[in-house]
Amino acid sequence: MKRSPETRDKAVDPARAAARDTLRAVRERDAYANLVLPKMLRERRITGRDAALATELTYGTARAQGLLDAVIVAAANRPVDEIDGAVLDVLRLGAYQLLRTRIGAHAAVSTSVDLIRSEMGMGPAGFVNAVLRKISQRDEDLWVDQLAPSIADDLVGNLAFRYAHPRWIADVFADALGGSAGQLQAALAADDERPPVHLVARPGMITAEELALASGGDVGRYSPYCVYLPGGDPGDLDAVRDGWAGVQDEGSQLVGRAVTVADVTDDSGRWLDMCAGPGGKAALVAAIADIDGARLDAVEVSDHRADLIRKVVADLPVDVHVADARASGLAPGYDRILLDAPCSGLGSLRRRPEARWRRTPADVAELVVLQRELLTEALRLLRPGGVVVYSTCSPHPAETTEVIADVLGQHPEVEQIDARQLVPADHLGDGPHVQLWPHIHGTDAMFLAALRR
Ligand SMILES: C[S@@+](CC[C@H](N)C(=O)[O-])C[C@H]1O[C@@H](n2cnc3c(N)ncnc32)[C@H](O)[C@@H]1O
Repeated sequence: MKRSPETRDKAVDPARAAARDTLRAVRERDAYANLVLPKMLRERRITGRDAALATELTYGTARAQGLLDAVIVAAANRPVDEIDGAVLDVLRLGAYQLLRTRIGAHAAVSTSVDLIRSEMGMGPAGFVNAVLRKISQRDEDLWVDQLAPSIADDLVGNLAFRYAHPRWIADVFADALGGSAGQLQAALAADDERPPVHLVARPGMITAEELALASGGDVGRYSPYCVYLPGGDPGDLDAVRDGWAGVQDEGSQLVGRAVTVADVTDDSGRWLDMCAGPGGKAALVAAIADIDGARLDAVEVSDHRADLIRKVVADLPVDVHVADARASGLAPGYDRILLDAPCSGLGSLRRRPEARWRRTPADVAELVVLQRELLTEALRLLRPGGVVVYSTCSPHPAETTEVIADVLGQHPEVEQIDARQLVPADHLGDGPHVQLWPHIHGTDAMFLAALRR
């Protein structure tokens, strides 16, 4: 029997309790860990080292779920769907600590047992104790050697297991990387790590050097606006609170910048961001538009996300339109269009801990249709000589190169230009598109292609 929160043992560790409750929200109501946890930490006044521990345990457990479940199934000798959900959350949390942290086995097991005993009593606590003790008898490598497909028979399956990715996503990465096993291993390993926080210094408001000084960070490798934050809560920085800076992956910054630096003769200053919510790229593009004397139309289909854009572009030359970008009613003739298309997000899995276990190949099939329709409309809205930058935070060829090839095939008047000229980074491959990678560039796996009419 589950006890109510009021009757729970007050002695349970608050950091682990927050991690458990977040994992439960993710499992039961499809919540997003990175939205639930920060709010919970604030409400429960969990700060400092406890907050850091709760964050590490929650995101790490969510990211590694498939690997942890395979180990739990082997140790418990029963399938996951025969384990009570609340017990499973605590087993995952305990297994993560045992396999992937330096927390001692005794602490990992006893705090997990406390968590479950306070809610569900002695019986389930005994089960958790037995399973976690069994897991603690081997380290991660030994479990992987025992449970993963063999390297000789199924290299991709082995790497997918080892770096906690669903098999189909490892196949997509392998495909996008052109079949190199070394590259695949590096990509999956980088995607399995806690990602660094990147800040964007919005041009005309603060420079990257000033932001680096104010935040104790380092200026980015590629984006002239990027700062790598070494730690701490970005929301504590004055520059972020004042809207001069924001949290934004360096790859996203490079995409936003690319649309502003493409060669467009006689730019009349009509710029469009077709899928703008929540406004990260719109804020960067609009800050540059402000300097260049241009104006940005930002289209977004969701009311809530349009509100988020309005907040982040206040005081910048932007008109926000709530509309389906395939039929927005805006007049053609844009000089520059950013189409940051809705996508599977397979390129930013490291920043969305549970996402890899939720996505399915069917999501991709649906999105591809929308992406083609949006790109077709982008070309209709573009003036001759203007440039569309098409981007996704996904390296999935179906969402990237295949969308471009398909739409180009239907528009002989459109040429693909070399996007490498628009991105100040190295290791950009053969072009004409750009595919960034966490293991090569330290960015999310953003894709961009540039088309001119
Ligand atoms: C990848 S996100 C854009 C991220 C954004 N550019 C940023 O940097 O913050 C895609 C956005 O497109 C929106 N969207 C989806 N379908 C749309 C449509 N048909 N028309 C306009 N926006 C759409 C989604 O709601 C989502 O906010």
